[in-house]
Amino acid sequence: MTLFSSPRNSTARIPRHVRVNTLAWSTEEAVKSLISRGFTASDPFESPKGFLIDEHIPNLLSFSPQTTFHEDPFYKAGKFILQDKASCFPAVVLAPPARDDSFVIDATSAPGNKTSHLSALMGGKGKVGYLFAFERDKKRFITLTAMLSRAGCKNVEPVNVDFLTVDPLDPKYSRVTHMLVIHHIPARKLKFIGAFSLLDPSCSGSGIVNRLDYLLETEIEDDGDQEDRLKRLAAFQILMIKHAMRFPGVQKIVYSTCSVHAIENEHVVRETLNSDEARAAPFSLASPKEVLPQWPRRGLPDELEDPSEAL
Ligand SMILES: C[S@@+](CC[C@H](N)C(=O)[O-])C[C@H]1O[C@@H](n2cnc3c(N)ncnc32)[C@H](O)[C@@H]1O
Repeated sequence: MTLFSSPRNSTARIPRHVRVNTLAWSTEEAVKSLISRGFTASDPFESPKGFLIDEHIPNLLSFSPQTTFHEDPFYKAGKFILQDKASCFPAVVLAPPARDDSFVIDATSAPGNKTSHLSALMGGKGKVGYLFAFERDKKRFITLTAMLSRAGCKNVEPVNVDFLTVDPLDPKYSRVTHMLVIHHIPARKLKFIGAFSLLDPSCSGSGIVNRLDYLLETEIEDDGDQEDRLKRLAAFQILMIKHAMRFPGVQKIVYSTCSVHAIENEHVVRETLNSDEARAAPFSLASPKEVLPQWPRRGLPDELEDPSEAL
């Protein structure tokens, strides 16, 4: 029996994904508990009680789409995080080291699924790094702090601030080496010679197939012309990435979106890589060999400056 495989017909139907919060327990413990509750290690599309361990994302389980977890005791206790597979890629790609000297910025954090994922990747083995979680919206900041507390994230400092107003030369952030700039689905790693940071800014949300872990932002729900709206969002995303590139210690930036529009994805990456900020650092696009080599797709070849980057 193998637990590590994709459910059959996974392109046609989307399973319910649940990430095991390794700050609370191990995947092995979670699997044992699920089996003791009548779940079986089998294809969730064949059996409503079946579940599998995902083959690409460590500690991610897939269940039948009918399985609900909102009343589940493991979810309520923060042991399970309801998080789509697509939304798990950015933290795995950023992969900050689980060391005391690891400093990370999650530039756009609420509701905090990726923040708690990063926290688990950094601290799950008893080692801790330090993670600054920025969120500019007051209400969403409250959700973020509640979520981080339920997940037991001890190495995170949530900050209610607009990332664009944070001074890259502030000594407090001088040790940051990794950044996440988020926007969800197609996770792209930009190699910024410096620190770790995650960038997940506001996007059109056009690629969201399962709203389980996503809170829609009112700011992107306007009725304006679609093309203008996408242009505005792309301009904002470019600002965010270029700002991330100005932090002197940053070595690696992950930018991801929940959009299917090239204008918010490939075009943003292309423009930021051609910027003065990218040249000054310097930053370049990480190759598929460095980022999820087992994942076959890299963007839309026709939308890339160099179509071979898609291979
Ligand atoms: C797509 S959501 C992030 C989802 C989050 N990373 C997660 O996985 O749970 C984008 C968030 O970024 C926040 N945001 C947008 N622009 C920001 C800025 N300039 N500084 C800080 N937060 C910002 C929004 O309020 C929103 O909560």
